[in-house]
Amino acid sequence: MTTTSTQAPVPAQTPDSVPLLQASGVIMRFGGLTAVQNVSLTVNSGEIVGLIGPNGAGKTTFFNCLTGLYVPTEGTVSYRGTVLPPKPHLVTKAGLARTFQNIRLFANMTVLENVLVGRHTRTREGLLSALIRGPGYHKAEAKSRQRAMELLEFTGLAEKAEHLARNLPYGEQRKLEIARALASEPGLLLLDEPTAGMNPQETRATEELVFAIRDQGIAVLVIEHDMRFIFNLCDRVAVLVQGQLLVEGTSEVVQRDERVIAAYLGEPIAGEGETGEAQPAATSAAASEVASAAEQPAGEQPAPDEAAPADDEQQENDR
Ligand SMILES: Nc1ncnc2c1ncn2[C@@H]1O[C@H](COP(=O)(O)OP(=O)(O)OP(=O)(O)O)[C@@H](O)[C@H]1O
Repeated sequence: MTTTSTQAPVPAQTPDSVPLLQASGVIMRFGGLTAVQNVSLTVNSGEIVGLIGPNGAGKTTFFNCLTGLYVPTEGTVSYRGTVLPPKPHLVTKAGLARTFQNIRLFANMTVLENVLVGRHTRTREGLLSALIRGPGYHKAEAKSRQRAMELLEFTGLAEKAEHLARNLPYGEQRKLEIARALASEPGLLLLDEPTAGMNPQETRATEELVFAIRDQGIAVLVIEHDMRFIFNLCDRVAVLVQGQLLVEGTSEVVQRDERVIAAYLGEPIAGEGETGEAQPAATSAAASEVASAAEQPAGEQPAPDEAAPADDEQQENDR
């Protein structure tokens, strides 16, 4: 795998960094439930931004609004200054790629074929060309295969190119999802719980992979429950609670924010508008992760030593 070693994040905004993704006043209602409440978020080029929050906070729903799976009830989502159409394939074409909380591979296709599927938004060959299979088609196919193999090298899966996706271990299936997303040549990659169910070594490898992706010039927005992963990785972290953006700042600031710790611990959030009502608690694992991460001196995050919460604690919400 072509990766950099795990390192301190680069500054969030370098002089030549520009806004890539701009979500403005996004609201998503499902009947009487407001899952996302007026959330605005910007991701700049060169950044790795984390999106965290308790179960049911609205993180995946927000991702779905960003990637065209849901049409937000209100608000706009722009990429490089252009409002994105709420159609997933057009969003991908514009430069956003994503992975899903619940792995979505073509199980009976090979690893290479899965990555080739991810390239379809970047190939011009149409149905007629595919039927005729002339020189243009063969040239385009050869180029796609070469790029797909490069991505498999990059993610450490090249030796398994001809394996069926369903035969890969779980951690490698997640990597393959990332390789397939990268095949659309995105400027921004959205990862929904990329380390869920991974062991500590796989989590560390994923961390290095994300740094390497950023080093390739691709910005990353990542949802994750593993707080050590998030705080070690991200230049900036946004915290959603009950669909609202509670706090946004650098990892150092967010992990010490009492409101964040309170939200994860299920204690009342102090400050304006306080009602004294308890906030929804995250899993106790997430709570202790925040607390223990907050106790670490800046720049001395421990290696991850716990897997993310079990999948059965997560909701099937990539609908
Ligand atoms: N398609 C849908 N229809 C109705 N309600 C939905 C739908 N998708 C999500 N919700 C609800 O919206 C709220 C936010 O869910 P969401 O999955 O976005 O949270 P999350 O922060 O991603 O949670 P988790 O960390 O458990 O994945 C929940 O109450 C959920 O039940």
